[in-house]
Amino acid sequence: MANILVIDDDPIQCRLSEEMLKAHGYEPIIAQSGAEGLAILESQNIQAVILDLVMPEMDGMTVLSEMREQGFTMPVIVQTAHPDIENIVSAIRLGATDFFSKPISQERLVISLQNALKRFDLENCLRTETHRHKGALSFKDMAAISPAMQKSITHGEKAAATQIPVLIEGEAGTGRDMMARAIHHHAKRSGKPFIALNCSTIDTDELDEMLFGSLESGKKNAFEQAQGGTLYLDEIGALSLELQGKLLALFTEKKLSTSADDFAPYDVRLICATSKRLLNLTKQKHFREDLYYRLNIFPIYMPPLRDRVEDIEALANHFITKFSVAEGRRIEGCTTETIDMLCQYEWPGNVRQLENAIYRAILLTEDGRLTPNEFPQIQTSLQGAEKLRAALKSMSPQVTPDHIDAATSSITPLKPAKKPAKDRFLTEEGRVNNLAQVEKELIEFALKKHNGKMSAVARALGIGRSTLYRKLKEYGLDSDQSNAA
Ligand SMILES: Nc1ncnc2c1ncn2[C@@H]1O[C@H](COP(=O)(O)OP(=O)(O)OP(=O)(O)O)[C@@H](O)[C@H]1O
Repeated sequence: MANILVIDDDPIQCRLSEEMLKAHGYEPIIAQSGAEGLAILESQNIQAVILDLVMPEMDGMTVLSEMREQGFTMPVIVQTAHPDIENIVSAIRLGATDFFSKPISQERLVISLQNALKRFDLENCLRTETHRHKGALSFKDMAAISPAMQKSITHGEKAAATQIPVLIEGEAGTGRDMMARAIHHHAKRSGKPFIALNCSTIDTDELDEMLFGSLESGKKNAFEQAQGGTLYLDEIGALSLELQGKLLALFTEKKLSTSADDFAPYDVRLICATSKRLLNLTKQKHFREDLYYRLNIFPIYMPPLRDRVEDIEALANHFITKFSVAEGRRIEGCTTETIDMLCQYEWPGNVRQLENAIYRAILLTEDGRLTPNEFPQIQTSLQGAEKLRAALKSMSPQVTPDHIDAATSSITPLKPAKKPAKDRFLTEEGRVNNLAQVEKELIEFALKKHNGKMSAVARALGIGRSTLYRKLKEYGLDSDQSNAA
């Protein structure tokens, strides 16, 4: 469900837009001044803006230029009661998508919004795919709405500003490769080679030759190929102890034995990824501790998709746009029921599995919206998981992940049954509780039940995410949620 920000000082117009947006399945967020609108853009994930031009203090044109200056590129539909050609031209120059004079036909506004969102999705998808082909994937190409992924991206940006080795921890399919490429692209080494090798899929002798070269082959080894750029070693935990020794020697000597039987200083930034926690491998003596400390200077954790359901809709839309363009199909998106189902699934194969599921669904469906029927495997698996959950009732509750080996298991056990709760409608003295207190307790209960996952909480309570955030603030519950995934 797209979040649409309405910035307008007229409360009646706000109310009209709010109702129209709700009726068409959008999540309206209202700001009654330019400053409030800009603050919401900073703190919430907004897909499009409906902006009034004539407002006291900060007018719409100033808001629009401020938005562009701050790098907000989402579509903006401008409306005003006093249209004049100069204003229209200036707004269009600042990238306004469409222009309406009041009173506005709500039907036309909805069509304009739908088109603007579709075009924006397409532009984003085209940009990402162009970047991918040019080998210039950036952090902006990563769909990341959840606080957990935004944290990983912030870490990625910090890593890109340095030259130190990076260790990306995360399950397969979480986007580790994408993260490594984005770090390379944003670092000084951008434009230089990015060489990727997977240590778990290449046998040891071949990997030895690819990494460190051999005189017989005369081919450039991976370090030589990556000279000046980045070498990305996926599944570094699978490297044999012998090759770990060679890698460590390279770190120590800072010199590279080249294919020409010579030694040359190397200038390669190393980014490694692992789906197993390396510290555990060192304890089991499968990974050299000295090498571990060389590699684990800047760790970045990529959370599994099941721990960031907020990203599922954005990722699904991204893949729908990508594959419908590739297949020449007209797919509008997913039904709400489908998104709910996708959010319930555990995604053991993470984003890659979601990408494949969407591709398959696009091949199965007639044009229109994807329904749960286009995801038969997910449907079957969800039914099976229900049964398993019932059987796992007695298991201990899950923990919050700090590292990949502590991420939630793919089958979430039910929490042990609790004692019956006290009557929430009565105070200790037996008087009827006031409404706000009951609402606060219900929100606290839902937050606990859904482990602070905002989309799930909002859905369970039957309210929009913006309403939920407002209520959290109102009841002083927002500070507790800063770590919520
Ligand atoms: N945040 C994201 N936004 C858009 N696409 C993503 C995102 N994360 C992953 N993908 C896509 O999902 C697929 C898997 O991502 P990626 O290859 O980076 O994962 P990985 O962790 O390296 O796993 P693997 O080793 O299986 O490739 C790729 O097609 C990638 O483009």
